[in-house]
Amino acid sequence: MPLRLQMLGTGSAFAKKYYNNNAILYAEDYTLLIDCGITAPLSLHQLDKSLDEIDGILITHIHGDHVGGLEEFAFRMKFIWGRKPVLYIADKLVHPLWEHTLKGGLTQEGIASLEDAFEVKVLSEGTAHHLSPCLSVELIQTPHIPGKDSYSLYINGETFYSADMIFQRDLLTRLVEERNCRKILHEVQLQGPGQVHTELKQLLSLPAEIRRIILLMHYGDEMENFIGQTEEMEFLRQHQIYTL
Ligand SMILES: O=c1ccn([C@@H]2O[C@@H]3COP(=O)(O)O[C@H]3[C@H]2O)c(=O)[nH]1
Ligand SMILES: [Zn+2]
Ligand SMILES: [Zn+2]
Repeated sequence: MPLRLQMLGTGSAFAKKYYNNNAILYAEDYTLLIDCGITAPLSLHQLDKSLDEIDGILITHIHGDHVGGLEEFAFRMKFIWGRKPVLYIADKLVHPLWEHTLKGGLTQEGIASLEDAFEVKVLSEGTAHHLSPCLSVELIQTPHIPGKDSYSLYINGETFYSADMIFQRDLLTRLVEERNCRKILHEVQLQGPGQVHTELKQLLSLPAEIRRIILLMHYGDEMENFIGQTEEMEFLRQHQIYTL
């Protein structure tokens, strides 16, 4: 059965209309939350999804629009469901996620580390990890903020899910030409210089055969003004279910 994708939000960090760019990935035997930003708990509530329906959470990097909902997620799982959420995380993000983001809010009797709050599954970069028989994820480190580790995802050996990232033409070309990539879910910055993101005009400079498999996400509130200006690339929409 093909994977399905439902975005909890599709907005950039400062967007107010589209919520944080977080996704639910449905495999036949596994439901994965990709990133859990500030608006993720509200969006799950609006979908009438119980946190217990999420089998695991994977985070791409440490910015509020990608991890800002983890404290609420962990507390609700502990006090309502009596268990820890499964958290997939790159080895290099374990320390900063706890020390720089979650420690202040989650620390109390019985919670003194990331492992006390989550069932932590550390992922190494560059190899496909099977989260279940029907779902594999490879972390690909991609540049975003200097000095800050950030990971894009290669899912089931055919779908690329970009983290927030600076444009990587060679990576996208290699994935399509050498690694059988069939779908690219890509962040986009519609206006202004893309110092830490990928500009629309950079994605437009890709050949049509790559543009054809790109869906756009992590966009600003001005998105409606860009409809019809993205060639073959369509904007992902919040809560719509896509078959990948
Ligand atoms: O050097 C920097 C660092 C950050 N920022 C902004 O802060 C936001 C943080 O979340 P984000 O990664 O989704 O988007 C980022 C940008 O909008 C920036 O413009 N330049
Ligand atoms: Zn972001
Ligand atoms: Zn970011």
